[in-house]
Amino acid sequence: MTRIRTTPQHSAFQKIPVIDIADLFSEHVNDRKQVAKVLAHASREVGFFYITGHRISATRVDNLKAAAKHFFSQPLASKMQSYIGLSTNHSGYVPEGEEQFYSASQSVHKADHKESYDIGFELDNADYKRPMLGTNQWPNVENFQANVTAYYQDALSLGKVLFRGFALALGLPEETFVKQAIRPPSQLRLVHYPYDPSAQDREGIGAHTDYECFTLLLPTADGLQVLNGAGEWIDVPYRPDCFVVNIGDMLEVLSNGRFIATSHRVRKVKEERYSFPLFCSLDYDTCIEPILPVMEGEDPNKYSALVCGDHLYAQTIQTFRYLQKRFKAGEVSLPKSAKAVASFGQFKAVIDKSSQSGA
Ligand SMILES: O=C(O)CCC(=O)C(=O)O
Ligand SMILES: [Fe+2]
Repeated sequence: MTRIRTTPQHSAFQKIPVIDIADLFSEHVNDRKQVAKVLAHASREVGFFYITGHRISATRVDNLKAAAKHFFSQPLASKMQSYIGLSTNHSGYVPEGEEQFYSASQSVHKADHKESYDIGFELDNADYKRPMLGTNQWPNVENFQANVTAYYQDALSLGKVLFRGFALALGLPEETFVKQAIRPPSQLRLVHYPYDPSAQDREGIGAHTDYECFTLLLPTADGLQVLNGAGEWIDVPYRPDCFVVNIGDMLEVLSNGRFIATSHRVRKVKEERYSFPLFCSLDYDTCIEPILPVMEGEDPNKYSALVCGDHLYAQTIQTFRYLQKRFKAGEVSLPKSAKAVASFGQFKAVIDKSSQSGA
């Protein structure tokens, strides 16, 4: 079996740090900078951390979980009334098998045992049409739209606080990223892993990095694992008081590899599980390229520039069946700056190596 490669940059951490971000809300910049220092350290060494002090209320979280439970408990035919393939902004129900992850270690596309409901940044603006932005599709389930929207807005606001923190962590002006996140194609997914009596875990299955700048994840159970610098899978146990934050592809590029998109996966377990990632992106047209001065010894050409939304959309076309169908029918096309799936993070080395050897 192909070994899963890791970046030597990450340490052989055995657990995920917990960061209290309460002072990112402080009016004193020095307080905010103190937290940013801790963020910088965790982003370099681990790429994953828990946060406390986030100010998202328990009611928001409880209502979101209740909305998800209610929706997924319906018969398949009811859920399919809001099938994602009926939308024009990539919103709606994603049935099992619709999404196919690329398994870098096995060079094949694989489907997970999971279903989800995806929504994006709500935008009804005829002058600004971009893939993945528009009016969300909503199911006919009581309070679903209100509760999911309320959570989305709170989580997006927290995302802005974190964007400011990451800017400080990279020594950049604090508003650098939020200025470019006015109407971002940031997706919230309500993910449901149904009870699966035949679940069998295998090393490396479902491992991936996230595409965006970072992910603000609300898990509800154990199961998440991240890859450390020594190639070991480290558990991220569920902590009811915390969110989990992880670095994605775009922050890796923007930081010229000082922060790395960390590979992670969900261990296959029989138990039912829910999780709610918000993938925090910059605006669709933002050019993603290293923005820090290149330091001595660093490769200035390590990352080529890409258009934020095009990258996201290209990855999405390559992993969702309904978009592949539209692609084959000539109804959608891959953006010019499209990259192959799994081109970042710890899997980059695997891809580069296999393309060099012609494998
Ligand atoms: O279910 C989880 O805890 C994580 C899900 C995840 O990594 C993803 O959706 O990108
Ligand atoms: Fe992920």
